[in-house]
Amino acid sequence: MTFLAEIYREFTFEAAHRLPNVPDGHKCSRLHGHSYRVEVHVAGAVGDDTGWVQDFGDIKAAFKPLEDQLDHNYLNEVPGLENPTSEILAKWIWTRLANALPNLSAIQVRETCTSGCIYRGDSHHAA
Ligand SMILES: Nc1nc2c(c(=O)[nH]1)N=C([C@H](O)[C@H](O)COP(=O)(O)OP(=O)(O)OP(=O)(O)O)CN2
Repeated sequence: MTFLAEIYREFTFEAAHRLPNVPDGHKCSRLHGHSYRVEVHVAGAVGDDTGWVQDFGDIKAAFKPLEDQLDHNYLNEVPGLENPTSEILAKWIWTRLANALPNLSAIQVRETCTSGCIYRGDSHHAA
């Protein structure tokens, strides 16, 4: 019997950034780095024959070009990431994966062990 599920694949990358629009004296205006953790979520029906929503390998392949742009780079120099908050990074990733992963359901970006952002697309409004 068909059922629905949401799968995810986690990626990690190291990168430096600074936040250019924070108030004077804010610690995040200074250059610093993070071990970023990104979860890419895809939701849909579990195929009767495959037993999966989508191959995790498809998510890995779709994310690879983005990982190449982000890993060990200065995010502020990446086009579209001039103000690289978690929120803007999550949307940046979503925009670049949406064509390859039509059932994309969420991007989670963790900047630290305790801080991050979940973006589910512009049609999904936070309460
Ligand atoms: N909404 C957002 N707030 C902040 C972001 C962000 O991307 N979106 N980013 C930062 C900084 O990059 C900061 O490095 C991470 O935030 P913070 O949780 O304050 O990190 P710390 O580990 O330094 O936290 P402490 O518990 O104070 O040590 C800031 N805000």
